[in-house]
Amino acid sequence: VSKWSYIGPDGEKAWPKKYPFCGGVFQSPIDFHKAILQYDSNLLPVEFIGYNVPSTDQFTLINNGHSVKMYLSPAMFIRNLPFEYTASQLHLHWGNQNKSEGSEHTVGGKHFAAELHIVHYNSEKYPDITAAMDKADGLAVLAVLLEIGPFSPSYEKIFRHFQNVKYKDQKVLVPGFNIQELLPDRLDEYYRYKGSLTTPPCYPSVLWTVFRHSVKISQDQLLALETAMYCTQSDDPEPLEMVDNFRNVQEFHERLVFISFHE
Ligand SMILES: NS(=O)(=O)c1c(F)c(F)c(S(=O)(=O)CCO)c(N[C@H]2CCc3ccccc32)c1F
Ligand SMILES: [Zn+2]
Repeated sequence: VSKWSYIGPDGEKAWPKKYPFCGGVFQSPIDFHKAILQYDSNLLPVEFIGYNVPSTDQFTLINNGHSVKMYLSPAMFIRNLPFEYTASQLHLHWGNQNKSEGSEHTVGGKHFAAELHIVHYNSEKYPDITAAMDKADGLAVLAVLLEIGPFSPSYEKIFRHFQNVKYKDQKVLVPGFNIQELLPDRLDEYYRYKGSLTTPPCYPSVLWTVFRHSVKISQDQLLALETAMYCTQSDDPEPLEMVDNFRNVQEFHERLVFISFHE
């Protein structure tokens, strides 16, 4: 049973004991600051194929005790990265109702309110994500930084189901929609670096693409994300709120982050 958490004796400081890669190289997330950024004119806009999923399709949204994750369709993939990567799942990281600073990546030392991750695997080289997840060129994760602003009808297509996945292992079906609606404008402007899964087993197998521009969701939507879910099962006598499910930024020495935009 994957026994790790974001707080207490099984928190991130203890992860390397059971998951050695968590104490290894190329760990994520990181802070994006001027000294490590380098412009790269070869970075192309990310291309999305099959992201506009018809409402006749359904996605499974599940509370896995660490995050709320939504399985995606294998007909969804991205191009203009070193390989073609097929979508696997999306999930979120957030803070708590008193401190809405739950993004994993930070910019100039600043947290955003939350962060969306869309996990893909290298389907050119590997048959499925299980085969890909511990390979150096196995995964590609797209990250969207979320901050407070106007209500987002697109994010609401997921958030409206949170009351049905309050507890660990609960799941609900979400009608298909255009997942590209969850992404910011300017898909040509992003940070790119080689890193890792930000949860155990922390494999250094992720090509990260963090979009430069954030997406806005309302204060109420953020509060719903920060207060709806529990890490524990519905019958657990000691309920644990699912809050602050973000890893702290990792040391980033001798490495560069490539940017597709001029400052
Ligand atoms: N921030 S992140 O993008 O690094 C990241 C997560 F933060 C996260 F929570 C998960 S998970 O599957 O919900 C729980 C831990 O495996 C995954 N899941 C990945 C890791 C292992 C695996 C296997 C199959 C499908 C997805 C994943 C993940 F890639
Ligand atoms: Zn994540």
